[in-house]
Amino acid sequence: MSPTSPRIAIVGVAGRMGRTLVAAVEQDAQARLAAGIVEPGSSLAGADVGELAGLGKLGVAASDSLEAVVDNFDVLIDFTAPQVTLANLAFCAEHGKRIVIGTTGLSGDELAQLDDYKAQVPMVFAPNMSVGVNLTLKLLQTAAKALGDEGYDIEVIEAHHRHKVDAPSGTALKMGEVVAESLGRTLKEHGVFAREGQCGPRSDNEIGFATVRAGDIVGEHTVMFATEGERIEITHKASSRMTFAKGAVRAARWVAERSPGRYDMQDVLDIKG
Ligand SMILES: NC(=O)C1=CN([C@@H]2O[C@H](COP(=O)(O)OP(=O)(O)OC[C@H]3O[C@@H](n4cnc5c(N)ncnc54)[C@H](OP(=O)(O)O)[C@@H]3O)[C@@H](O)[C@H]2O)C=CC1
Ligand SMILES: O=C(O)C1=N[C@H](C(=O)O)C[C@H](O)C1
Repeated sequence: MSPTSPRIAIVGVAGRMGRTLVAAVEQDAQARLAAGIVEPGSSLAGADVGELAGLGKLGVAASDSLEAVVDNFDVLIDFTAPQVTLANLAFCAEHGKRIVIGTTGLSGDELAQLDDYKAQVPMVFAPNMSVGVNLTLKLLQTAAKALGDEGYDIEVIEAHHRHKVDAPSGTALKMGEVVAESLGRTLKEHGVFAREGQCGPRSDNEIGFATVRAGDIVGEHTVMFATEGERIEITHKASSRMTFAKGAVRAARWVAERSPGRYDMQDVLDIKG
């Protein structure tokens, strides 16, 4: 590890992604694990973050206060919950820190609040940090442009573990947005998020969403383009949270060298456009 590698703090370090992020930072020769933050008042404060992650002692004690570790880190990685993330973003603005945000389930208003900080904070925000999903977004652009106005019905289907609290997933919404934008549609007007009872036949331009929550599914997304006689399905299946965590650490290294702005994973991977 180089002494110039960014010092990384992980907030929500005891969570599913937090624990995986500890392992991902440890595996990355160009990143340094500097701090782990748990909820204020958590009984896990003081525990070794390596032990929380099942890796054995790493010599970094979990803190229940971001203020207490403010001098220890350069980039914060946040996979928590919308209001927690917004508070941490304000903290980063106040203290000259950078941030990688993986939290999903932000409302339209909360998403707009991210922009309030883009002149001050270098931030990467993406509902899915895996290379595969971000490449899939490119494939969806191409598919939507070729098929969407040719009588193909578009549906987005996602499946996640039983603990997930938001629906549809941030990734499903992003996939829907990419498809809608490619076709000059909007999810506000054309998104259909529930069908029940006598709901009638589908309309031509709607983009439907369906959600599965079950067991330990890490994250699966399919966008279906279906017409008379054929169906194309573009699917991404994550089988380990490490794919998201590695992407987030890559984003942390990238954003450590950027000017203030709101970036996404396509910027990090240099596949925008
Ligand atoms: N962008 C991406 O690639 C991905 C995004 N996600 C998103 O990441 C988020 C987290 O997912 P997941 O890890 O499964 O969820 P978890 O519930 O397992 O983890 C969230 C963690 O945040 C902690 N937390 C809550 N409030 C605070 C606080 N004020 N300070 C510090 N820690 C806090 C929770 O603690 P406690 O348990 O004590 O409440 C919990 O440990 C979700 O929005 C999910 O959709 C997930 C995977 C990939
Ligand atoms: O909560 C999860 O687990 C995941 N959430 C993200 C989302 O909402 O898209 C990304 C990934 O699919 C896992």
